[in-house]
Amino acid sequence: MSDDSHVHCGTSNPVNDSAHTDGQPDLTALRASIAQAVRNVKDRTPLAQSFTNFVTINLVANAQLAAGGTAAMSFLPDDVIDTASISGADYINVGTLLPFYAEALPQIARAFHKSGHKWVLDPVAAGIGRTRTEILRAFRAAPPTIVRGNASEIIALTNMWGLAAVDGETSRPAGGESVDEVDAAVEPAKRLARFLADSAPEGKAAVAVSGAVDLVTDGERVYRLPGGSALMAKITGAGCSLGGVTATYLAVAEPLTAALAASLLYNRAAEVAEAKAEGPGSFQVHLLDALWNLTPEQVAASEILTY
Ligand SMILES: Nc1ncnc2c1ncn2[C@@H]1O[C@H](COP(=O)(O)OP(=O)(O)O)[C@@H](O)[C@H]1O
Ligand SMILES: Cc1ncsc1CCOP(=O)(O)O
Ligand SMILES: [Mg+2]
Repeated sequence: MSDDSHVHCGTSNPVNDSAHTDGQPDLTALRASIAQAVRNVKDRTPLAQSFTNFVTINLVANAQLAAGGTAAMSFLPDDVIDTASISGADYINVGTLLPFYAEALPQIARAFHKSGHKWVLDPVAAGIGRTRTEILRAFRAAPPTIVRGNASEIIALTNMWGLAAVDGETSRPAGGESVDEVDAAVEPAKRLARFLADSAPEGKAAVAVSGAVDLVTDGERVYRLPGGSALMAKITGAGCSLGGVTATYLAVAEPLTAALAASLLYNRAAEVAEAKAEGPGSFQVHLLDALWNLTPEQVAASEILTY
């Protein structure tokens, strides 16, 4: 195990774990399920298949492998649909689109919906472009199990699916970068998660909003996950690979646990990597090493805020 002196975790969190006596929930069971998810991935090397963008496809695969999973990338609907029978969960990322995706992606989503196959959507740059909007709108009828994106993407998707509050929250990212704070996406994320859960075969879903402090919700409970590193924004694919690793955990765990485990693993790994890196290049190398070296206990002991 590498030096983890910069990892913000311990055996307990005094603010939250002892606080259930004065109104905060007891996170013991949740931490146990997070640790189990991290352990299960390391023990079982589950396959999570990806249909993802060309820019970051290599980092997505390497991050899934470093977390302990197995990767398979494809852009052929028949390939993706067939492989779903042996893939624990799938990952779809709309970062770089080609014209044929407008037919292929909704076809794949419908097949997943029909078979009850779990999948994670990263709605990269949601709100930008006619083809992307057409594809993301089509997913409403065959929704993912988890949506993972930055705040602007979550707000834009919620809007696009007609789930915004009466006044509507309108936003769209600058390219793939968020122009909104994570807190602006709390209510959209909750509404989106409830919609996903209502569509899910087992009634369970989650939304993960990334940023300086990440947010994960199942539509009822909201968890804030502090930490990580600002250097994450200086490598391409931090968010995309987080989506891929979320699918890896979804292969072995229920959606809320999977989303929490992946986001916490990323925050801890980013802290380890920042302490060792000399810049973005070595940061990415150390990030992959830390994804590999962090233990289930270290991930599960992370700070989790429930207010
Ligand atoms: N300022 C920051 N401080 C700490 N962690 C960050 C920061 N910005 C992004 N991250 C982390 O980087 C990863 C990707 O998040 P983000 O940059 O929001 O995604 P995207 O690249 O899709 O916009 C997440 O693990 C998130 O916690
Ligand atoms: C730069 C870029 N352009 C299209 S997709 C993509 C990667 C976005 O990756 P992330 O959202 O993880 O930073
Ligand atoms: Mg992104």
